[in-house]
Amino acid sequence: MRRSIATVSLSGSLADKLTAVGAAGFDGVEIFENDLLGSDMSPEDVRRRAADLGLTIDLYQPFRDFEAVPPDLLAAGLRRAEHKFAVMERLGATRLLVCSNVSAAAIDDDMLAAEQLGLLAERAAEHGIEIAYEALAWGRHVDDYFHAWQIVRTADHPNLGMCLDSFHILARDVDPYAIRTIPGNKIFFLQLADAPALPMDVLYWSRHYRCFPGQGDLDVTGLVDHVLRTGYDGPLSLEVFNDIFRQAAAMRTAQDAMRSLIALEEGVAQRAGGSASASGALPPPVVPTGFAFAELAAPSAGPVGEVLGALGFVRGGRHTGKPVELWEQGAARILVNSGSAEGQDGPALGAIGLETPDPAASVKRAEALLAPVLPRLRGPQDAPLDAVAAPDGTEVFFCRTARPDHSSWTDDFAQDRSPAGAATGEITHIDHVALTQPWHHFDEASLFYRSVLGLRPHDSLELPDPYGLMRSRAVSTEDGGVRVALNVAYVGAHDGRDDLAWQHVALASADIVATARRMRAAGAATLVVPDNYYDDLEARYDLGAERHLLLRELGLLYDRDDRGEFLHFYTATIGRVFFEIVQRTGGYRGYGAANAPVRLAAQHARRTRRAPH
Ligand SMILES: O=C(O)c1ccc(O)c(O)c1
Ligand SMILES: [Mg+2]
Repeated sequence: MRRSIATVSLSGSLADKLTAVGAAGFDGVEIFENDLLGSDMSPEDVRRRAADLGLTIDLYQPFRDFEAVPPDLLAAGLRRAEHKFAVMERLGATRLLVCSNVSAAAIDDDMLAAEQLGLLAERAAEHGIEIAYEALAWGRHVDDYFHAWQIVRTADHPNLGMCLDSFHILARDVDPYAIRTIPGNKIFFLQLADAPALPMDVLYWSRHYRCFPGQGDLDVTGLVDHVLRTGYDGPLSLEVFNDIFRQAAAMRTAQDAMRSLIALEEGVAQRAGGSASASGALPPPVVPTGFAFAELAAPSAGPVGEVLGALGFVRGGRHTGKPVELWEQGAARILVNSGSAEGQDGPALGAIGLETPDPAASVKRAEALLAPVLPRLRGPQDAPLDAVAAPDGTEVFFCRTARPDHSSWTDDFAQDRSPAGAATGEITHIDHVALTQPWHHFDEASLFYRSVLGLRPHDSLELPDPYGLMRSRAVSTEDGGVRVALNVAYVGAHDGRDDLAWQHVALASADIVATARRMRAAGAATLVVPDNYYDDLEARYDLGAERHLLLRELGLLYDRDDRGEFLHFYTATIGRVFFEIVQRTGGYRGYGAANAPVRLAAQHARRTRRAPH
């Protein structure tokens, strides 16, 4: 299918937007009128620039408040239209979007609307232009697509058809199934946007919170399936009004948009019954099965090693060519890299390794979804690596650790046990990692993990922090083998607060009480949880006096869901990272979000107490 995007979806000047759309590989563009009005490019310039970039101008929009009006307004509307037709001729655009009338002057009369739209279509035909009528979800009298279709059918003019917009249809909760009854040749255009479920006024929701398909909660895939079944063969065109995308770099947003469309087409092909590979070039997702490692970049290995030692890890090896230590316990492996520039401001989580059945296939999938592929060979002696960069810059390595059928990243490490002997602790594996995302890349990141790695997004949460709000969304495999918590802080964002960029690695313990005691015995600092938390916990749950006392004494936090329980605690923060120790029982699926506000406040209090400068 042809792929298009509306200029309103991107930041910058019209010239910047066109460049970004072209660079991302789109076939066409919708010119949003405001972008043209504010541009010093003439319509002819725009036409040439688009052509040079390999783009067709698929739509000019919007033309507002035209239909179902008294005669004087009709005359003014037709006059206005003639001017727009002239601009469109200069642009080389042949399709004009007319959105349903929102003005108080509009009359609730479908026959009148049909008659006047027919008249407009007749005038448009003289210029070789087609009118695509769109029901805005907040239109004065026409606010749903089927109502708009009845008007278009009544007008019965070859130059009048429908513009369907997934947002307006899905936001109103009207049944999209009836789309199938519209003849494909009467659907002139299809606009696509997703949005997070937000109980708010629909106009405000549309103008500020739209996002690319796959980033929100609407079933855009199902809608496209309905539309394609009509025989529609025009472009799939993204039209996203979003406060953040308006500010973010256009090149990057355009690429995010393209990733969304590629993934959407795969979903539509699957919905339609074909296999994804039959439908297009996209290699199927290779779902990771677990964490191979987490890599911390640090100015020196010492402070991280101390915490890991207190948790019962042993240093199992050293990289043969770089200052990287491998710390192990059970299947939990932490690399501490003191040779990377990234860690020079204090430890930071720079990379994660994921176990996958086929690392090369994982990279192929990621590459097809526009993820930057990292060099396979880092050093002449190194085992080849399959890795890509996630949107926040985290390196994602695809691994087969110590399997006979594949080279292993562990081959680059020489055994070097310290303290001597095997790890004796209770930690079994990495439960999850929490990655703080730059605020303008949060939706991009959730789409990346969903489409590239086939992880399932969970609900978005808002967690209060003493100085703001943290938004959090987890993505995970079905069985929880890989869990990633994506966080974004809308907190004093411009105050230069360093805790906004905290990341953490959560380690699963088979006996968290023993692990907490081990930390105490080693004299390692853990996050102090206020007594008030435990008073409240006793009010919320009756866990028996003894257990409540134990939680309080060891500083353990508690949560439960309908399946099981969750116990967790936190180490002190080292640089930009800390460890969380967790124990899940009975299939608990969450991340202890109920305790996040207390954790954030405690971390903040600790930071202000400590800060000497
Ligand atoms: O918000 C609007 O006014 C608006 C304009 C044009 C569109 O295609 C649309 O979906 C919304
Ligand atoms: Mg629209």
